[in-house]
Order: sequence, then C-alpha cells, then structure tokens
Amino acid sequence: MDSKQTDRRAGRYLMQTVPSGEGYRAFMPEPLPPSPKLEIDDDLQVLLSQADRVLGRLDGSIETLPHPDLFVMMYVRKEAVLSSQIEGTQSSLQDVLAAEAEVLSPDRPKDVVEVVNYVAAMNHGLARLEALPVSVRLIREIHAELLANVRGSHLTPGEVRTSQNWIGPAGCTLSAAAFVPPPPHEIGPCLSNLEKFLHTDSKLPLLLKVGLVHAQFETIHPFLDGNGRVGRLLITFLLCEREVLQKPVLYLSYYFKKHRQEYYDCLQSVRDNGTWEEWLKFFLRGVIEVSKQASETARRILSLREAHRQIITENFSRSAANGHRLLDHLYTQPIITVKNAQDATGASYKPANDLVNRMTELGILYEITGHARNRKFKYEDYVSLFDDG
Ligand SMILES: Nc1ncnc2c1ncn2[C@@H]1O[C@H](COP(=O)(O)OP(=O)(O)OP(=O)(O)O)[C@@H](O)[C@H]1O
Repeated sequence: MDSKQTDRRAGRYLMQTVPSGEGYRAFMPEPLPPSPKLEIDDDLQVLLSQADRVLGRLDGSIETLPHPDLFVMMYVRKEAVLSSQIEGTQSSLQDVLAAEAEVLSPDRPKDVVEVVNYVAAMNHGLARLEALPVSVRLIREIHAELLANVRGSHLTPGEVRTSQNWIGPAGCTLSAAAFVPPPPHEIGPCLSNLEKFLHTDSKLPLLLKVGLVHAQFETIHPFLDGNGRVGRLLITFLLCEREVLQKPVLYLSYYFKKHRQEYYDCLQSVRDNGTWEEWLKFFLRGVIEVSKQASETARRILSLREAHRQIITENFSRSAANGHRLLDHLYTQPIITVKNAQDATGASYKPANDLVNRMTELGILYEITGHARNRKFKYEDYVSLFDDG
C-alpha cells in the first residue's frame, strides 16, 4: 500500500479554534472497517492462527478447573488492580483482598474502592450481556459503574463528553497535546458507526475485529475519564459475547502496561499513517502472551489444590470435609478471618478457629496481622500465583 493510500485511511485532522483564538487539530476517525481493506500478510496470518489456538487452549484449560468461577473471580480482581494502576491508583492485589475480608472497614483506602468498582463494572457488563449486545448503551452503563462515587465522579459517569478533551503530558495545553480526539458533537456519530461495525456480520476474523474496535474506541475517547479501562473491558466483553471464551479470562492490561510506549505509539501511528496491520500484530502478540500465562496459572492452581487437598485428607481425620470446604472457599477469598471460616464451613467459632490454626501449622495459611485479636490469614501459595505484574 503506498503512503498516499494509508495516511488518511484511519481518519483526518480537522483544524479547530477555541474562543481565545488558539488553534488545534482534532482527529476525525473514518468508520471501520479500514479502507483500503486490511492486508493480511504472512506475519499477521501466523499471529492470528497462533492467537486463535492459544485462546482456545485457555478456554479449555479453564473448563478443567474444578471451580472455574473461583479462578475467574481472582483473575477479575487482578485485572482490576492492574487496570486501575495504569490509571495511576496505587492499591495492590493484597490491599484488595485484605479490604474484602473486611468489607465494611472504615479505613478502606479510596484506591481500593476504585478497584472494587472495576470488578463491579466487569460483573455488571457480563450480566447485561445476557440481555443486551455490546453496544453504546452497554458501554455507557459500564462507564457509569466504573466511575460511580470515586475520584472522577464529577466527570459525568455514564455520559459521553460534551467538551473537548486531549491526551498529553500532565498539564499540557490543547495545542501542545499528543493527540486530540474528535470534537464533542462528533462523538454520537462516531460511536454509532462503531456500533454498526460491531453488529455487521463481516467476514473479518473476530480477533481482528476486536483489535480494530479497541483502537477505534481509544481514538474516539468518548468520555472525560476511564476511556482506557472501558476500552480494555470491551475486549473481554466481545470475546465472551461471541463465545470465543466461556469465561472472562483474557486481560491485556499487564501487556499494555509492560509495553506502554509501544502501545501508545501503535495507536498513534494508526491515526497518522493508517498502519492498522501493525497495531493488530501488536494486539495479537498480546493475546498470545497473556493467554499462555493464564493457561499456565490455571494449570498451577489445579496442582496446588490437589496438593493441599491431599495434605488436609492426611492430617484432618474427622474434620477433613470442613477442611476441604474451607480450602475451596480460599480460592474465592484468599485472605480470611476466623469469622469468614465460620461462614464458609457452617462451623461454630471453636472448631472454625481450630481449623484455621491447624491449616496455619500445616503451612497452608499464614497469619498476617501479628496481633492476637482480629487475626487475618492469607492463602499465600495461591495469591502468589497471581503476582506477575
Ligand atoms: N497517544 C496516546 N497516548 C496515551 N494514551 C493514549 C494515546 N492514544 C490513546 N490512548 C488511550 O487513552 C487511554 C487513557 O485514557 P483515559 O485516561 O480516559 O482512560 P483511563 O482508564 O482513565 O486510563 P488508563 O488507560 O491509563 O487506565 C490509554 O489507555 C490509551 O488506550
């Protein structure tokens, strides 16, 4: 493709002026799919088949887990932490798990609320997919969940922006921005074109479609805040909606974070040079990398659970059933109090306390507060499986 064909392929810059007379260039994306159409060369083809294969394998390996939903919940939390870290919050997976053990704790850090909101947005979106296709309406609902009652809530949760925004180093002016997305009156038409593309039954392989949609969404930048997070959630929702994945287990936040500059450069080059294929290669490499990692995590969970079930069977003659019950509970809530253990097993305080103490002696749980009262216990081996990133 020659450069004349590509430099307007993704859209064009429109000169705009603010009332003070200052000029800037806002970008107007062309509707998808790209024209001239995607050139699927050997490299792209190989990446596409590999991504399809590893994603299929990931989907299958989740099915082999005894409690796939437990894995999914941990995964969603990890994604929430990573995704919120890209945005600049500082909570760790440990903070989130600890806060969940004490849901009503008044000293729950604000950053954790943001992460918990991300989990809520994910769950809301997945539940809504039963009744509503991935659409502008769903995108707005997810945005409303994501920014409800947190920093940024003044930024109109669930509403597309009515003012011009821009991307650039902190404090930069509109005219010095790295990128200025479409003017506010163009957001409606841009989003409805995107929705049309989503619902058009094209022959485009799904992963390419998802990659195109993510990049286009980031270019439209329809909200004042949270565009990165909503755009990453869209990837997961589309894969679940089209049943490539039975469970929401593909998250690219870690990959985008690790290759942040390349990620931004690829998006910018699509706009400036129409290089959709290069972006898609970057995207597919991410799908391959994170699918492999997630399959490996699933495999390790399976063997960890087997090993710990065995230890419990050998060491708990009478209370093995409660031990197994608590063990399974730990896969959803890996930091617990004795009260949590009571709730999970149905045992009264004394046997639940004995159970937790015995699991601590056996090295399955670790007490993390160092206090004699209000103790918290962590299922360290499990949590550390999610430590990457
Ligand atoms: N040239 C660019 N430089 C930086 N980010 C860009 C660029 N182009 C698009 N983006 C997108 O903008 C997103 C950030 O937008 P916004 O701050 O609204 O989202 P967020 O969810 O609050 O942040 P984050 O994505 O950092 O978590 C990035 O994740 C990226 O997808």
